Parts: sequence; structure tokens; C-alpha cells
Amino acid sequence: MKSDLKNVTIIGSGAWGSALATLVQTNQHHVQIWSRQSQLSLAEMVSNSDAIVSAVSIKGVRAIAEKLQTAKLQPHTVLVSATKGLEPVTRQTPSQIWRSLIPDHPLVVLSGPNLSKEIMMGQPAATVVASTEASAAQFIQNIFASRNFRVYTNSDPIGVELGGTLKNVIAIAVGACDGLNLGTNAKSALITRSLIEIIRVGVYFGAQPETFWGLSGLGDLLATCNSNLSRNYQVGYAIAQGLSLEEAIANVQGTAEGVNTANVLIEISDREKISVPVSRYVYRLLKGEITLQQAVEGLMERDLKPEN
Ligand SMILES: NC(=O)C1=CN([C@@H]2O[C@H](COP(=O)(O)OP(=O)(O)OC[C@H]3O[C@@H](n4cnc5c(N)ncnc54)[C@H](O)[C@@H]3O)[C@@H](O)[C@H]2O)C=CC1
Ligand SMILES: O=C(CO)COP(=O)(O)O
Repeated sequence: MKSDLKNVTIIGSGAWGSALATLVQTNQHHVQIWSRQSQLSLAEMVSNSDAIVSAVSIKGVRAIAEKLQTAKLQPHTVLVSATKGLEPVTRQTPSQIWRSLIPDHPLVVLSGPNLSKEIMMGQPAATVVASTEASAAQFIQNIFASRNFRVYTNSDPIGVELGGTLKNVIAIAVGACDGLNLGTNAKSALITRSLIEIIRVGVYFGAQPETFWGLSGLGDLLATCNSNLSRNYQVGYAIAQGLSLEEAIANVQGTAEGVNTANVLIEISDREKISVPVSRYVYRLLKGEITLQQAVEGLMERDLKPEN
């Protein structure tokens, strides 16, 4: 193997883990995917890894990080978190879980407008790799960047991570808006007002507001709210067609993280008194507290206020 070629382990063989593995392979790096079905233990597989990329859904992040805590890693191994979710009990982001359990390795968040099916088809896309350690972000940038995948570095990992996580709740709202055929004006208003509430939550977590104007914020919000490839969008759309939440989830292939994220986000915003009206209506809709029609009316009839 050429010395500039790296050993990369991807954890999670779902849609995103598989797409990320394909991207790494494009650059001739040696890539292996670990899943719960693998013959080798995770510890055996990662022992010689230059980078370990976690692409499991939020419910698996802590278990994976705990497994890696006891594994013997190379001192230089960079950890990459590609999950978009919030942990229910601790309300932590994936990178906060990784940082608390494995503090001694450089940590990079990878997030952006990256619908895995488009990436698998070789269509052009861009993403962001963010870390407080610039060299770690650059290292991961070089592993993933290719002719069809443009990778930017960023120094605000929590902002990059929350853009990808919080837009999943909004994609449910926009899927429902499209499912009801409410029109382009309604959809544009919903997306734009939602970005403001995403930024409010992001600032509470310590993120930089301007991060949310970039690829991992507005970029991912637009991708997810404009594509029926998005599982979260599909959930909202299906509810607008009259399906129950359970039926909508069952119809989706893979994980729609926005359903769990809505629960955790509302707990946080209740506790911290953060105004998140769109996400709150999504939460109430998913809980069965209101109908979709009541959600639309509720959003339109809120007290009048200045835009900013
Ligand atoms: N599919 C996409 O287009 C993108 C997905 N993401 C994010 O990546 C994450 C994974 O998404 P997908 O791959 O699409 O979902 P998926 O449902 O296709 O795959 C999830 C994977 O996580 C694994 N997993 C769950 N719990 C686990 C545990 N305890 N131990 C080991 N593995 C476990 C599952 O076995 C499965 O392989 C989500 O947070 C999602 O929001 C991010 C960008 C794009
Ligand atoms: O995060 C994604 C695109 O960037 C994928 O969105 P879904 O999880 O809604 O499919």
C-alpha cells in the first residue's frame, strides 16, 4: 500500500456507512466496514486504523463508543462522527458522547447535504468536516475529497453537527407541507423560519450562528426538505397522506432520526425556554396531540411579531 493511502474503518453498514465506504474506496484507501454481523470484533478491526468513521444511528452511538473505549487504538487514530441525532436520556449530540468517552483522540464531525442514494450514484456533492483540531479536519478532508465529493473544513464541530441533526425535524414538517400541497410560498416560509429556530438551539449548545448559513446548516436543510429521498421528509409526507406515525416509519427504508430528535429537542427547549415553534408543532403532531390541519392553523395564527 502507498504511504499516503490510509486504513479506514467505517462502523455501520446502513445507507450512510455504505456510501461513506464507497467514497473512501474511490480514493484507493483501504476501507473495511464493521457491523454487528461482522466476524471480527470491533477491537480487532480498528487496531490498525488511521481513521474510524461512525455512521450508526444515534441509538447505537454510545454502545459503539463504549466498545472502542476498551480497544487498543493507534495513538494518531482520528475519530469521525457522521451521525445526525440527539441521545434521549443525556440529550447529548453524538460528538459530545464520543468526546466524553474517548477524550484522547482527535474528533471530527462530518455533515452536509448528503443524501446517500445520490452519492452512491456518483452524483456531485459537498460536505463539511469540522474539528477543533484543524490538522484532524484536514486529514479527514483528504481521505474523502474526490472529483465528485468536495469537502470543506470547519472549526465549529457542534454547529456543523446540529445543523444536520435539527433539520431532520424540519424535514418532517416540510414533507407534510408538500404532502398537503400547501404550495411553494408556504414551504419557503417554513424552511426560512425554521433556520432561525435551528440557530437559536445551536447558540444554546455553543455553536457559531454563521455555521448554520453554510453547507451543514442551510445546505442540508434545503437538501432534506426538497427531496423525497429523505426519510424524514417521507415521514411527514406520509402523515399528510393519512398514515399514522407508526405506518409512516414502517414505510421508510432506514432510520428517520427526526422523530426521536423532536422529542429530545422539545425537552431541551422547554427546559431552556428556547422558542422553536415549527419543531414544537412537529412534536405535537407526532405525539398525536394535534392534527396536521391544527398544526398549519396554529403556525399561521401565532401572535404577530417582528421578523428579527
Ligand atoms: N442515509 C443518509 O443519506 C444519511 C444519513 N446520515 C445519518 O447517519 C446515521 C445512519 O443513517 P443510515 O445509515 O441512513 O441509517 P440506516 O438505518 O440505514 O443504518 C443505521 C445503521 O446503524 C446500525 N446500528 C444501530 N444501532 C447500532 C448498534 N447499537 N451497534 C452497531 N450498529 C448499530 C444499524 O445496524 C445500521 O447499520 C443517521 O444518524 C443518519 O441521520 C447522515 C447523512 C446522510
Ligand atoms: O441527512 C441526510 C441528508 O443530508 C439524509 O436525510 P434523511 O435521514 O432524512 O434521509
